[in-house]
Amino acid sequence: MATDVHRPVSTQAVHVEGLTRSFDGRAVIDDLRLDVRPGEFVALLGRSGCGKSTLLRILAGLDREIEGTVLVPRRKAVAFQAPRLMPWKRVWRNVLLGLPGRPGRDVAEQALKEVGLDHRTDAWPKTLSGGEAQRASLARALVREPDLLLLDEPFGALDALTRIKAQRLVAELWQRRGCAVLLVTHDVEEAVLLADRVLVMDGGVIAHERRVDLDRPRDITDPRFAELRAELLHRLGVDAAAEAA
Ligand SMILES: Nc1ncnc2c1ncn2[C@@H]1O[C@H](COP(=O)(O)OP(=O)(O)OP(=O)(O)O)[C@@H](O)[C@H]1O
Repeated sequence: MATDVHRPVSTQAVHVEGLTRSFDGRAVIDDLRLDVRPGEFVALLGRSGCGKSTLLRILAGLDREIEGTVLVPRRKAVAFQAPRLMPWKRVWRNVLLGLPGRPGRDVAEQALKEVGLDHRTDAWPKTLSGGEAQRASLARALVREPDLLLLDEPFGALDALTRIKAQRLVAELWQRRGCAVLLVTHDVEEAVLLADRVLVMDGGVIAHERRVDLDRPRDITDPRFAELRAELLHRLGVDAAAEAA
């Protein structure tokens, strides 16, 4: 059934064509097409249950029960809403988990430094705050030196202030690393704040896409920011005026 192809591509960071994924005979993803350029930051919005996480898992190579073509770089990494740290391993060992070869502690330390968590290198996961655990999870993604970073609601469980800091961190990391990012989020503002391009998934396909041509760092008080936000909310079937009330 599957014509799953995971191999490096030079022209696109992601190339997906004719992708279909069904559960119990129901196509959640239905002949979907998607391209992401190398170094591009793409945000993926869509109603709950529309298939965003399913698509991300397929791109991560975690779900191969598919039809269609999926081309992604070999070097890819994924971070989920739950940081998924092993409680019996110290932070730095969690960062190196599953890495090929025998990378040393210094490799983990370098990544932890990049996310501002090197002071917790030897900590146990249960002693980390939610924001710290999420940064450890990001460090674990970064040590893989990904050409494609897949983020599934990574800030969803954070309080508002920690979330803003985490968003800034991801923007910084993306600019420094130059990797392509695909961010699944429920937050329209977050999408407009971070992405070069925002996609709206509906009916098993990318139903709408919008380029965000605003200078960085983005100013949420810019009227064009509000316009884009309203347009995307409308696409999601939410009335912006009612939502703001
Ligand atoms: N392993 C599975 N078995 C059966 N159905 C599944 C499985 N995984 C996902 N689904 C179904 O596929 C649909 C899409 O799920 P998915 O998690 O991709 O949605 P989502 O857009 O990420 O939702 P949310 O925004 O709520 O996280 C849902 O109806 C879900 O119940």
